[in-house]
Amino acid sequence: MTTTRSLVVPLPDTTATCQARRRLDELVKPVGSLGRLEELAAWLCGAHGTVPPRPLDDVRVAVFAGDHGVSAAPPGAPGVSAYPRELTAAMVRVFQAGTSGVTVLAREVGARVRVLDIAVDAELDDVARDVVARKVRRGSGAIDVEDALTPGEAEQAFSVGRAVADEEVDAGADLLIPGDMGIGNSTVAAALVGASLGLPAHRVVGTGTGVDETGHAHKVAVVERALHRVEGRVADPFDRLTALGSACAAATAGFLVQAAVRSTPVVLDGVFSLAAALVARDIAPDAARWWLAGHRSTEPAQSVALTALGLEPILDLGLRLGEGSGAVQAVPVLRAARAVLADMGSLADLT
Ligand SMILES: O=C(O)c1ccc[n+]([C@@H]2O[C@H](COP(=O)([O-])O)[C@@H](O)[C@H]2O)c1
Ligand SMILES: Cc1cc2nc[nH]c2cc1C
Repeated sequence: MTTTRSLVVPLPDTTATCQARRRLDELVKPVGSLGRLEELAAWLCGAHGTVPPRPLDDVRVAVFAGDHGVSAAPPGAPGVSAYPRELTAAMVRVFQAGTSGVTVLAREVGARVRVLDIAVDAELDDVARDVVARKVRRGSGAIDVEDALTPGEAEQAFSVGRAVADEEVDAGADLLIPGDMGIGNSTVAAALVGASLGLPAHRVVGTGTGVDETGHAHKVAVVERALHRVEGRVADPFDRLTALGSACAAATAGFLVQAAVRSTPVVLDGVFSLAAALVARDIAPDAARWWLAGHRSTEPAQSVALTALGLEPILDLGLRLGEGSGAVQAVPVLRAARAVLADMGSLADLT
């Protein structure tokens, strides 16, 4: 496959991790008393190959925006989302204006946010050229009745995600965060997680933006039909992105893999980024060693994906916004973990 031929994922530096653990035990505190912070500090040392790790000064969020065939419900019929699909395009403008949830939260921690129209079902003539320059297509096929993408579109979107990660790393990123914006994202994410882990629809479908009981039952039926439709032909991760994903899911997977190729740590976000991460791990298994989980979302598919990836989220605040908003809130915790190793004194110096 041309898209993955150049994928060589370096491994984090385990010597630096071990050195960090030894140093943590020498610091002026009871051994292990900083709990999870110590694990995170050692993990960052492995990612940066230094003790202490580098400061996390340059944190960058890439928000992949796009629509889905499953969100195009006829008027009056139950939909998969509590909001209309037009919200995706409207939110791209909000991101651009700098007033989205993730933008405000990112500002608090000094992170940058970039939004990319990968598959929004609108011509966004009024937004900045660099926002729309990577468009792969408008929307996607409705996964309960047809494939989301053509194989070529899945590869193209994966390459776009890789290129975005390259651009952010070349611009100096110390840490990358995948963000998502797309009405219907939680349905597609549930289908990808169900197919990746062999779980039935009712185990992975949640309420997303807040559908009621009827909406939830409709979502479960959509994901059931989608999983049934593709049964036996989505073992390959690119086939899964093609059949059940979207251009944004493929772009996010490419972004996650390329961050690892470039030895750049990633903080995963909500259900869409976790679904993409499961697929990305099947494309490049070692890439998962470069990822942390920022938070636990309320979506069941995000929780089962966290478990499957062996990730313990840093925060658990009942978040369900997506956009990268949970991951950016974990950044101060990571900076605190680094500060421990960089600035604490040693037990040996006690007088
Ligand atoms: O990541 C999450 O935990 C999450 C949970 C529910 C909703 N979202 C956001 O809401 C949108 C998807 O919700 P829905 O109901 O339209 O599938 C999409 O833009 C996501 O970023 C995100
Ligand atoms: C307003 C709004 C903002 C969002 N951000 C991510 N998903 C979203 C869905 C809606 C509806």
